[in-house]
Amino acid sequence: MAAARLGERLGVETELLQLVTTGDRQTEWSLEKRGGKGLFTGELEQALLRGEADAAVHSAKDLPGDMADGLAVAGYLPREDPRDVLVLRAGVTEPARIATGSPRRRLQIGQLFPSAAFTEIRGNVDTRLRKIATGEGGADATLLAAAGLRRLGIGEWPGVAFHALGCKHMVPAIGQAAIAVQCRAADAAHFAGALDAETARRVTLERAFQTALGGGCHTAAAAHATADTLWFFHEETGLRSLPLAPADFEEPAATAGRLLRYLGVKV
Ligand SMILES: NCc1[nH]cc(CCC(=O)O)c1CC(=O)O
Repeated sequence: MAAARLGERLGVETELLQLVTTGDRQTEWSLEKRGGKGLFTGELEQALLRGEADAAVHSAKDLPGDMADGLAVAGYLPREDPRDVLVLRAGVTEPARIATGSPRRRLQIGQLFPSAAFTEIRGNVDTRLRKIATGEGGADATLLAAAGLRRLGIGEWPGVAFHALGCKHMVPAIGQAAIAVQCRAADAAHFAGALDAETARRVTLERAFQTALGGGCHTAAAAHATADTLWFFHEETGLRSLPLAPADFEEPAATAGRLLRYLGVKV
């Protein structure tokens, strides 16, 4: 997807270099316990720095806020559906056990289902859906990104029901549903013109919150920018929405600092 867009807009031939990252390989690790930070990005960054690749494609959500020296995010593909999807075993309306390793999802879904207990299942998306459908994972619900399901072409699954959750109930992770193109810093301007400016504007603002808060994608904080609204979730504030003016996107770091102070979040 990214290669097609870059190739077409820059008028170049692209060649795909497929790399398997530690995060891909260690499907049994609990991301929460091992620390998910950089697990999906490290090997790709090394390939850029060694000159073996010119561009690396990541889920923006998995991209740590602080980046290796000499690398930059050139921009993003147009963002897909940013919502999380609640996956419920068919017939279940009040899940008793919800599988998620994400504190962000756990705290927010806990507001909707206060009596639910939490567990983790890992494995690829097919495995997780199958485990929810059959109950073999010990959970009757899980949460997955709509964008991930869509990219896999999964619109339905036997034995489960999908419920996409709006921002009023579940603020998506910083960068969720955006695909980032990372490159050597000197090449960033070259690639930027081929990418989606509006997605960059919004995700750059979200990432300024990540930088200010100092957490990776496995902390409970969430920020999601639309054209005129910032959706925010943090343990200390709960779920909040704040209006955004066009000028707020021009100075992302200043905006994040000001809004966090306004919300009373300690940084
Ligand atoms: N946490 C892992 C992760 N990182 C990116 C996606 C896919 C969706 C996206 O691009 O945001 C997912 C899966 C998920 O959270 O369900």
